[in-house]
Amino acid sequence: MSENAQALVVYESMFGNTEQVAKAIGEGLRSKVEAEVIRVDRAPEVLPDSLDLLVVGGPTHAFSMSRPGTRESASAQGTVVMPSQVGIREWLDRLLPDDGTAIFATFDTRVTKVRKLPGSAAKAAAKVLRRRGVGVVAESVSFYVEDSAGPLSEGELDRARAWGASLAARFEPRGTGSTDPAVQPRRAT
Ligand SMILES: Cc1cc2nc3c(=O)[nH]c(=O)nc-3n(C[C@H](O)[C@H](O)[C@H](O)COP(=O)(O)O)c2cc1C
Repeated sequence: MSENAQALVVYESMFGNTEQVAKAIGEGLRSKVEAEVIRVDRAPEVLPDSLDLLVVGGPTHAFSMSRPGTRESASAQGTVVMPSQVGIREWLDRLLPDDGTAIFATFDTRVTKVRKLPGSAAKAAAKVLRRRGVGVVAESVSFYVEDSAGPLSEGELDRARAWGASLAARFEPRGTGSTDPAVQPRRAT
């Protein structure tokens, strides 16, 4: 078995900005844990037994997670990087209530001009996870784009890498450090 904690980043992205953020989070995570980054339409519906951290993210559409209609609307606006059938909302709906994953974190992308408005896909995803009574839902973070199709605002990829690294820092290599179950890889034997 691997010595390191295992993380999975599942993302949705229409115009490619959230995809870039997800990959940067993955880079940050890999400073301390093993991390895979998977697009939501290719993500497993049953999470691997060995998973310690699940990070889920997508674009904010209509103040929340996207829906089929908002993804179709995005597809009508320009070139998109994934099909519109499945988003993180639908994927989270199918997750088992307690799959044993220790920690969850959510992120989204939003337009910087309206950052004072409350709607956030990350917060909506965290709410779903909390309601399902899964493990610890750690954080929800927004990353910003200049306009609907992008680009990402300056410094956001660095911030995403740093956030990934900060999530990874909660995990000690197996068999060392903290005995707090919230920061230990779940399956240490
Ligand atoms: C149908 C639709 C609705 C949107 N609603 C919001 C919104 O409520 N708040 C916001 O900040 N951005 C909104 N946006 C902008 C998206 O957040 C932006 O397109 C997204 O962050 C870009 O990420 P992506 O390239 O990964 O798709 C919306 C975009 C679309 C297409």
